[in-house]
Amino acid sequence: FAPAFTGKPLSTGFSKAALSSPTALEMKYTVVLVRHGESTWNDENRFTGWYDCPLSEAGLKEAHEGAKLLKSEGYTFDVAYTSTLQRAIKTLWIILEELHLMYIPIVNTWRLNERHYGALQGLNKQQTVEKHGKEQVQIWRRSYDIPPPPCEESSEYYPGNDPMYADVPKDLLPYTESLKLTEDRFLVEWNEKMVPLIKSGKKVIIAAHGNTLRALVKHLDGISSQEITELNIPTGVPLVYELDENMKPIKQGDAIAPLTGKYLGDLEQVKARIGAVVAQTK
Ligand SMILES: O=C(O)[C@@H](CO)OP(=O)(O)O
Repeated sequence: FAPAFTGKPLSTGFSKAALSSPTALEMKYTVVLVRHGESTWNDENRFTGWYDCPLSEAGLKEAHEGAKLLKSEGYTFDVAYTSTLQRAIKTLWIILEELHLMYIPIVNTWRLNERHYGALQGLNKQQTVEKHGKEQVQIWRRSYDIPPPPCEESSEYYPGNDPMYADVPKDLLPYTESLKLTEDRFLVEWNEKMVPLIKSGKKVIIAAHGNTLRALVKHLDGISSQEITELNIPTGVPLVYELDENMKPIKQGDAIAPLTGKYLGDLEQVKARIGAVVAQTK
């Protein structure tokens, strides 16, 4: 594996003793987040959650574009993290292939899965607006701690009925999730596994989902429960965070507030993709 960290002296001319003091080094870790490209259910405008649909044709293209951006800017990784869902896994595979990194370890964990959308999974988002009203659907989609109605235990959408989750203790498997519940289960992986890995110097890429990445940036950037309701993550665009030794983000020049990480590529196109996520319910 590559050297332990990308820390560099603040300036030249430190004595050996000064260099060994923690304040003499500016530790900096790069972590890249990417939401999967458009999925077939994004395309059909259906609540997806833990449903395991593939990337759409447009989503495959987005993943390749994101991969090319990472390549052209010289990014490389030691370890990849993704969910158990093929839209995120495929996006990651496309990136790793483009970067000639198909040999690096990939960790697949349900803790990075999309937020479980409960009884809404499979429903068309716009038809749900027509039935329940825009305000109610906005609460289900973007409120911080109000989960959508739960799915039934007999439902095909209950993860306990899916062999993919046979090894996960049943009491951890959701019937529905708010963003807060998603954040809670994501942060277990982040704090216990990913942070030590990053601090050990491994360069990590995370290919995940709209709401798990909202949960992560909320945590990293200290975004309030109110402000996070307005934040949307575009599909297929790499989002680069530089973290200090305390895992606090260092604000990037091109960051779109309230994020401090920067999206790669054309910012107008990024904003258009964010707008497309918002426009799924009118
Ligand atoms: O349907 C979903 O699972 C998510 C992500 O596609 O949608 P939303 O942006 O409405 O939370």
